[in-house]
Amino acid sequence: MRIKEIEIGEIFVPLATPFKTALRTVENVEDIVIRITTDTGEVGYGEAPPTAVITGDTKGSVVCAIRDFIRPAIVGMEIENLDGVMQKLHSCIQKNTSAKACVDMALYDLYGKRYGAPLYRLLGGYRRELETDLTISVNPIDEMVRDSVDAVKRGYRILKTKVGKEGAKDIERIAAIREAVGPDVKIRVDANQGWTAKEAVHILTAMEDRGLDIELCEQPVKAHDLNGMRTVTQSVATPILADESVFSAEDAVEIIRTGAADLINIKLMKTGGIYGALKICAIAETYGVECMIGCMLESKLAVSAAAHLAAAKGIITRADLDGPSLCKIDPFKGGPDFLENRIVMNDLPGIGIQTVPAFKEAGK
Ligand SMILES: C[C@H](N)C(=O)N[C@H](CCC(=O)O)C(=O)O
Ligand SMILES: [Mg+2]
Repeated sequence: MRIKEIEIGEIFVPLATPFKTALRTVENVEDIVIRITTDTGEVGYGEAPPTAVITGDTKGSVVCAIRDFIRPAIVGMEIENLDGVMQKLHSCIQKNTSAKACVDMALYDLYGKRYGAPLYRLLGGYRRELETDLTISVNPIDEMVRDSVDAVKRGYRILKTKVGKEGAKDIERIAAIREAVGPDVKIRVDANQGWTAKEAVHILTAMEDRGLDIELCEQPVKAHDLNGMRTVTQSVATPILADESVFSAEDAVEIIRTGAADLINIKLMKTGGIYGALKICAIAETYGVECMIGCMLESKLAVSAAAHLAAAKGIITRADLDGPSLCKIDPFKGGPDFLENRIVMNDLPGIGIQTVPAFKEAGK
C-alpha cells in the first residue's frame, strides 16, 4: 500500500467559550488538516493546530512544511515500511513538529487500516477507556468558580485550572475553586510558564499550607529555565509536570537526568507525532516517570490520535484531552467516543475518524 497523494485543507470549529492561558486567548480552533490517499484507495487523516506561542508553528509554516518538504519526501513510500517513512518524515525538515504530527497521525491511521486494527491495540492495547480533565481558563475569580462548578455538574472529576497571570493572586483563585467544588474533585494547575521560580515556590508552598490539595503543577516557569524548574521541584511537595520544556526524547532525558520535574506532559504537536511520543514513553518507562497526555487547541481528529496513544501505554497515567469538550460542535464522524470526562475506545480500524468536512466539500 503506497502513499499516492497528500491533500491539505483547513477546518474551523468555534470554541464554546474563549480559551485563556498565561500565554494567549483563543476563540476558535482553526487548524490545518490533511488527507493521505494510497494506491489502494485507502485514506488517512491528520490535523495540526498553529500554536505559535508554544511550538513556533503557524498555519503558513505547517502548510509549507507539508507541501514543499514532507510530501515530496514520502509520496511513493510503502505504509508497511512505517519505520522507513517515519525516518524520512523526521529527517526531511528540522523542527516543524506540528506539521510532522499531522502527517504522522495520518500515516498511523493508514497503518491501522492496513492491518484492520484500531491503532491503540497495535501500539500496546493497555486500556479501553481514559478519564480526561477539563480546562478552566484563567479569568476573574468568580468566573473561574462558576466554570469549575459547571464542569463538575457536567461530570468532570478533574479540573485543569489555568494560572500564572497575576502572581500570588493565584492562591486566592485556587482557594475559591477548592471551596466551591469540595474535597473530592482533583485540581491540577497549569501556569504555562507564567511564574518565576521564586514566585512558584512561594505560591505552591502557600497552597500546600492552606491544604488546597493540588494534584500537580504544570510548567511553573519558562520553558528553557530547567535550573529554575529543578529548584521548584526540590522545594515543594506538589508534583511538578514539565510541559513546554519537553518536546523531544532528548528533552525528556535532560529533565529526568537533572531532576527538573517529577512528571512529563506528552503532546503530539511537540513530539512531531506518535513516533516521537513513543520514544518518550520508552524513556519514561525506563526511569519510572509517569506521563500525562495533553493536547493543544485541537478538535476530535488530532485528540483521537492522542487518545489511541494514551490507551496503548501504561506509563501514560493522566489525560488532558479536552480539546473536543472545549469545541462548540464536533464536525467529524467516527473516532473514539468523547463522553465529557470519559473517552471510550472502539474497534474502528486506525484512528477511526471517517469523514473530515474540508475534504468532503472538496469532493475528491
Ligand atoms: C487544551 C489543553 N487542555 C491545554 O490546556 N493545553 C495547553 C496549551 C494549549 C494551547 O495554548 O493551545 C497546555 O497544556 O499548556
Ligand atoms: Mg500545559
